[in-house]
Amino acid sequence: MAKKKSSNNDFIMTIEDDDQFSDNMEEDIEEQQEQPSKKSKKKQQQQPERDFDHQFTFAIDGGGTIGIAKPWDFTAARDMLKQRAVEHADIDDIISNKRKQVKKEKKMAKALEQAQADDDEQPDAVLDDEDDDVAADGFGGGAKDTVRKEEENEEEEDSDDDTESEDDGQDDMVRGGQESDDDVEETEEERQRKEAYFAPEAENETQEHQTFTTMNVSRPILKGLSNMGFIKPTDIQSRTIPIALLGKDICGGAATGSGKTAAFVIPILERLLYRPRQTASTRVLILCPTRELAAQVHSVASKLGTFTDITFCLCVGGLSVKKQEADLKLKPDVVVATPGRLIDHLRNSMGFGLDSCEILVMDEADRMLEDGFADELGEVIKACPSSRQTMLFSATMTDNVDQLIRMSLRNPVRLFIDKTNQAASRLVQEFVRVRANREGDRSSILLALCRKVFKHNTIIFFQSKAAAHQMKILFGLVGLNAGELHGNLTQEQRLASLEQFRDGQIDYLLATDLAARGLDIKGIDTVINYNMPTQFAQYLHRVGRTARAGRNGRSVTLVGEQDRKMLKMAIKSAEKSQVKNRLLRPETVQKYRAKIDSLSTQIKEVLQEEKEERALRMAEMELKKSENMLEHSQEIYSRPARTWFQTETEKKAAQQEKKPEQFKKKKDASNPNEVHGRYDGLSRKKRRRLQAMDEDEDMEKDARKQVLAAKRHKKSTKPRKIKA
Ligand SMILES: Nc1ncnc2c1ncn2[C@@H]1O[C@H](COP(=O)(O)OP(=O)(O)OP(=O)(O)O)[C@@H](O)[C@H]1O
Repeated sequence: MAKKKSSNNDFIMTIEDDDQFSDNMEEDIEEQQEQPSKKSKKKQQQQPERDFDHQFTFAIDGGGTIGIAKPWDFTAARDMLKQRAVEHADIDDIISNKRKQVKKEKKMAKALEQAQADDDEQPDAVLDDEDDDVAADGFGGGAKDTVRKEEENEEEEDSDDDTESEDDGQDDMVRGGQESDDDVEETEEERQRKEAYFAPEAENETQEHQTFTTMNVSRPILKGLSNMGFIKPTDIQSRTIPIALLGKDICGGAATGSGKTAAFVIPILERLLYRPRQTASTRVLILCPTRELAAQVHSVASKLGTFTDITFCLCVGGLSVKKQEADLKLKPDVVVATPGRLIDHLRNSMGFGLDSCEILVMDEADRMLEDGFADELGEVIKACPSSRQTMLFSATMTDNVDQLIRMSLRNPVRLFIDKTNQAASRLVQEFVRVRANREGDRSSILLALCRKVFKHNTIIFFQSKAAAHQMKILFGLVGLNAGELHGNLTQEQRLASLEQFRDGQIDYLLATDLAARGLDIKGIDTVINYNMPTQFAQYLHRVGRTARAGRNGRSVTLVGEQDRKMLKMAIKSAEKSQVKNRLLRPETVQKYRAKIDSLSTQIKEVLQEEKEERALRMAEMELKKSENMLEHSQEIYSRPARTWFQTETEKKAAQQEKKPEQFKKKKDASNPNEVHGRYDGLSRKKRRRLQAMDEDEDMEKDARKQVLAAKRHKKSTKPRKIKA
């Protein structure tokens, strides 16, 4: 067995800078990373010593021991979930029914063939769950000659199986049209500006701390740390905590999974232990770019603060505003929020403000400084006192003075651990070449990788919500256990997917960049990039979902011709021995393409059924809403109207304004009288909501008219009083 493994290793090769993807490379698929079967995995989970992490070793990049307690959960978020109005058939039900149907058809076809006694004919492999033939068809076998022959006969690309429409570009976090990060030489002028802006280098230096005890951390927090299994501080923690305790502004950068969350949470808790307790007030605000990340940070902070009297509140979109309003009224010490919902509360929740905010933290700060968040951030900063302490953190932290000035930092201390813009040291980065004329093979490559090599604990990133969803259907139809995570799901579905993935109930999480930053899911072995992201920082965050806290991990990226620049950056920033080229045999890819082609009708049918189901659900929801409006109209209309910082249209207009001239949407010059409709420029979701509200209002008016008409009618039929 061991021998076999070592021979397979030969097929994974280190990419040299000058030999990337040479054209005559043989193609095969590597099996060395055989993952444990589900059965043995389950068995392992049942063993009492599961709490011990046998993989653990101290890493140079600051990994420590892994906590015994579950590091985080969605308890707070789940408590705030809104009631779902109407139950509906799940996409999993639709896929499962379709799968049963396909299996039945396949069985019938087989029976028919047998009846015809056509022994030589191979049955069409529509669904092949066991997939034994994949193993037999030469994964890992020497395929040099065959490949060469095949390459000579290579047919013209047929991209008809390319079901992945990557062009909707609607993702919350997917941004187009931006320049990819590049090595930009720092000018002397910029260097001098930085010198003047940041605190002197001498202030960055702190004594080396081997334990938390030497850092003046109080007992209740030490207890919280030990409860989480944190014994030794990671590098970013031992550098940050002493400086943050002094109240200085910090601009911190360290690799993904190196413990930045605790690096800012510990000094916050420590400082809060000494707060005056006469009157409650919100003293700390932690901002995160996504709801799930905020929920995670909230959970980690609450767990670290278990043995203190510090109170926490989670304020993110998608969860009940009312519950959050009630929590904010109690003036929690720490608020963890996403910017949009926080501003909503600042504007509309009576009595909530940030006047007493003493510490502002921005997790994934470089993301928050980008367009889309910048205006909201300005609004939040305006609401905080200027005397506050500000701390910014990210694995791809910028030290660009122009960007940081917007945060009104005061002489921040720059704490960058090792080289920034580098992946975790224990990450093996693999790349699979997708030739220019074979872009349509991406799905087949992915399916081959997942069926044969990466069988569990794998997160797969897609460029669009539609692509992630279509892959979910395809995975379901071939019997792969997958969940999705993107902005088209309800908050409840988003939380459920993450929990199922965390608990090993699903093997694959099909996600957009919504899950790229900050999420810390223990045990992710592999990250697959279906597409190379357009920004290098984004690549680092995605692959950073694995190889965390001193663990090993692997990323596999499908690289097209257009991604050469990004590939070069990845290779340049990594240790040579950590970069590999993964090869797949063309016949394997072809086999999976045939499989996908054979399922194209079923995929369309599932999508159609889902569409019909959604339409039905919408109709039911609207009916329910109208009933509610009629029943509770007085109460609804008596509520004070909520105000918004920016409507979706204003937000878009602001973004448009900031775009370079060539990317701006042009007005139709031939039509000077162009008039904007009420729903113009709104997202589909907003438009539907607005339309529904308008319809509700119309119905309400109609109902009122009817009541008035009935009253008038009653009055007119009353016998008139007889005058005396
Ligand atoms: N001192 C420590 N000892 C052991 N484990 C730790 C320690 N500090 C943090 N960890 C663990 O390391 C993992 C990564 O931590 P965290 O999520 O804070 O990383 P991060 O640097 O914020 O990553 P990202 O850049 O992806 O957001 C978590 O599972 C956390 O529990």
